[in-house]
Amino acid sequence: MNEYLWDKHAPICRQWFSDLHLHRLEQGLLEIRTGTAIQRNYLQNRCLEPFTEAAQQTTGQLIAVRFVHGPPRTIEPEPEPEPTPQPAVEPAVVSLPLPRTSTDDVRKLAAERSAAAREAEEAAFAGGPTPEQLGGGAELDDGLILSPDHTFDQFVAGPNNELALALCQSVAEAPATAYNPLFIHGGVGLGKTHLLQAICLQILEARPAFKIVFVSCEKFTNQFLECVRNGRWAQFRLHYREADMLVIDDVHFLAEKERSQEEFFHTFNELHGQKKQIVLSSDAAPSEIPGLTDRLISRFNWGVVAPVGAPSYETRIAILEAKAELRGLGVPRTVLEYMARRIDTNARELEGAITTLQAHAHVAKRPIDLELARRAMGDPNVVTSGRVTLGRIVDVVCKFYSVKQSELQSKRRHKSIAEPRQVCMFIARQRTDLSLEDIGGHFGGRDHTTVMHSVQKITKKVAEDEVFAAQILKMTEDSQA
Ligand SMILES: Nc1ncnc2c1ncn2[C@@H]1O[C@H](COP(=O)(O)OP(=O)(O)OP(=O)(O)O)[C@@H](O)[C@H]1O
Repeated sequence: MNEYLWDKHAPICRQWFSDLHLHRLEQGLLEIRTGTAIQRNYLQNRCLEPFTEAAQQTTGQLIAVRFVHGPPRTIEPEPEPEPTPQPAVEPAVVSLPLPRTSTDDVRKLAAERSAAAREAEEAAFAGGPTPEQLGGGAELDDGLILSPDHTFDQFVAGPNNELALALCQSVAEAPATAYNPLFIHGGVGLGKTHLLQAICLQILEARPAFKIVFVSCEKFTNQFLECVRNGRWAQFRLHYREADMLVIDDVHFLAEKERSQEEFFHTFNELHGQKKQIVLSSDAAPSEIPGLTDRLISRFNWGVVAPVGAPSYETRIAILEAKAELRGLGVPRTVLEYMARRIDTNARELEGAITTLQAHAHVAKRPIDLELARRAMGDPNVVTSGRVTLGRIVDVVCKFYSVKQSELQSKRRHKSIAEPRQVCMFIARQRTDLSLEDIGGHFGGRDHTTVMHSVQKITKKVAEDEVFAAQILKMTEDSQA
């Protein structure tokens, strides 16, 4: 099955997949045992589809897959207890690093977002939007999803993040002693979520029963509004205030949301008063988050505030090397240097580039060298087989998503239309010389900030979803055929 996965889903294979064991196949259910409970949660939530597909292809049967962790369970005879069974972790809240806008450029959108945020909050208090409008179900879910890749070991240290890394390690070693709250801030893709997850992974390794509530601020806000509408205040409060550690990602999402800030303020005070650890991340320092109340700013500054900045050239090479190694990919030093020179923004883009490179090598069935890397990165010096035009990109993308060009140029914002439109903008930005305004103009007169936002959104998805990355690669290649 591993071979099947590698062949069909090469980019999603991680080295730690080799820790997995086929536990049993009974009555159409294939159980796969994971090394840790964290892996179980991650695989069950993020990788079920390719595994199910692989199981069905390999066996030729309609099989369901489930990931399990803990001592083997059998009916007869009674199982021998394992020497040192690892208790299964059942923490409380799902952690989904949700897409968002957050670079300096995108801050231009802040004013629009602020108004929208206030409107959404007001509407919710007035009994307005549905859970879908609030960004999806606001259930208080109970599965902590941490990526097993996001450990301290996998985090590359550099002058840009040394302080933040050291503080996170201190918190992981002894929560709620020295740095409380810990506030990490910096631009997109610089490793804030990675650091937050690394804290959780280290604590859970030593103390599996430690109750961590880790949630994106968007989710906190949506859950809060949903609970307000449904009169489930008590459940909401209990859920957050019973945590041993509260980790909130992207806390700048509180900007301009008065009532969510008020609720967060009380949650903060309650937990801090009980000497529970609080860890926060944001795209800006507390005093730079627009519309944040003074009392929250002062609470956030109470412990320690640490920035993460853009990686230096040497750090970029080290990040590329680490990401390649994680995928079991041998990348020559000259290629790493070339890529580190081409990409000077953030680690997410570096990771996305490694994914793209891997997909190119897989499709071309050849080893990675400078020539392949140049192609993968759309180097203008590489002669491609045809000129890329916006019209050609739109044709290819419309065909892939089965949508019409007129729909992409319409005002429709439904995901089925918005995503292909964003993909067109992403490919156009990468493979043509058109300006942001030119590209936006083609899609119903959208402005340059919309194009920038689209490019960032697709960049983020490419880095996080390798199957999607391979699809983008295919569409990009088809656009220049
Ligand atoms: N120093 C680093 N070493 C290794 N990987 C890194 C580093 N910094 C970031 N990454 C990787 O880059 C990707 C993006 O990082 P992460 O999601 O933590 O960024 P972020 O700062 O939270 O971004 P955003 O603000 O957009 O949510 C992740 O896969 C992460 O593992």
